[in-house]
Amino acid sequence: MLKAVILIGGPQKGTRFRPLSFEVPKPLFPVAGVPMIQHHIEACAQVSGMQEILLIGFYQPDEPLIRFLESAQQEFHLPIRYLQEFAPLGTGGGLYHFRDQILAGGPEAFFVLNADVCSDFPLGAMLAAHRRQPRPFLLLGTTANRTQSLNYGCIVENPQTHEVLHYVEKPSTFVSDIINCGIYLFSPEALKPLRDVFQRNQQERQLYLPLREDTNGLWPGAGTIRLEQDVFSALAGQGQIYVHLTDGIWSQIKSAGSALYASRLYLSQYQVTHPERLTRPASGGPRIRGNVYIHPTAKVAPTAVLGPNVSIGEGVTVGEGVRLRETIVLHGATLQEHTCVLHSIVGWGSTVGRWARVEGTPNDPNPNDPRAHMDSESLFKDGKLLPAITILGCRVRIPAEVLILNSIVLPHKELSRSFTNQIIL
Ligand SMILES: Nc1nc2c(ncn2[C@@H]2O[C@H](COP(=O)(O)OP(=O)(O)O[C@H]3O[C@H](CO)[C@@H](O)[C@H](O)[C@@H]3O)[C@@H](O)[C@H]2O)c(=O)[nH]1
Repeated sequence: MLKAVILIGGPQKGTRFRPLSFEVPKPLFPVAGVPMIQHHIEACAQVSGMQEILLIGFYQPDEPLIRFLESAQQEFHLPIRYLQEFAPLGTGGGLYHFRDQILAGGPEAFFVLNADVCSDFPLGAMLAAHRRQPRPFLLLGTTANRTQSLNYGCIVENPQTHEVLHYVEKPSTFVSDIINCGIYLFSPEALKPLRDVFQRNQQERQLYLPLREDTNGLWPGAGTIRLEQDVFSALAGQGQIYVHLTDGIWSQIKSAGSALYASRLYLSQYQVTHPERLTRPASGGPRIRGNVYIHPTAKVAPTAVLGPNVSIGEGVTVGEGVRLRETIVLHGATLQEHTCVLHSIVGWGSTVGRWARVEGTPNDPNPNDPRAHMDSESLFKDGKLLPAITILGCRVRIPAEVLILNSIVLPHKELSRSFTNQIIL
């Protein structure tokens, strides 16, 4: 019997996702037409023997989360429960705090998945590797180029045995081009080292807390465990941690720009996994270029031209002659006739007036470097907004015949003219 835990974090972690995270928790943001973590749940549900999926985070269990859990349980015929941490406990603290729930029923092993990654989740292959040689910790690893590897957990392996010999979280100089994907398979013994860290933290807290600064913004001593530093770095080279390498699709989803890129990866994967989710060109329907998802309730005019990499949400209206490329349109938005929207995200219930052009600048990984990933973008450089995708927050109104370029428009704004390279507050 197997279980899976998805680490969904909490509200203050989604800052690079603003203004989109104002409306729904980041893990529920639609990527390729379905909530980000539905991709994780689908992958887990396909593993035979999967008994339960636990979401661990520090979000208040609000209505969208509850509704998502109910519909996912029905769809996947699996118990899917949300366990709320009393405070941010780090990537390992929640696993230890909820250990009884995770181990209830005696699972042979459990997957642990970061919510903010996009992947083809090779869980079956990881399980096969685990069954060949059970170990407490199996990490999924992929390659990155030297510069970008510094943004991730870096793994030095023994190439014959795949034992992790050395692990450094986000090093300041090059350590290895194998990076941690944030996708793990743990055996029940993995909780023992977590208990050791917990106990050590408690002792240290009693001794040193009055002297120590909390540098992480986490509540110190309250069971905070950083899986990466406290466990992987500490246990590397002791025969407990192994890496399973993949060359399948993988990307982090930290910002709106990376959600658009992840959407492209998942849409291309749908060719194999969910062909029914891709819109096929049909006579009398809109012109479709490449991979496009259209929610069944959306109304799309037959003269619209969509794709590649377009996802259209529930109840969206797309008028005559609209052109959409590399864009996510969220539910209830209206794109009036002849609008052109490229490299953008159009927020819930927004309206783009006739002949308006909404355009962003993509920040995709270097296509000539097979090991390149999305750069972890910062919005500003030298006090200036960097060109990036355009994001319209929810219920924004763009008038007819204007240009909105490389801009972020906060929710409920009613614009009256064109804007370029601006955050419109
Ligand atoms: N439940 C819970 N989840 C958390 C907490 N803190 C973070 N998470 C979740 O844990 C995941 C990792 O979060 P970060 O702390 O933001 O780490 P990171 O910068 O994404 O780096 C991690 O992932 C990389 C791969 O994407 C790894 O390369 C890296 O080593 C590390 O594991 C995210 O899904 C986040 O929601 C917490 O206190 N509680």
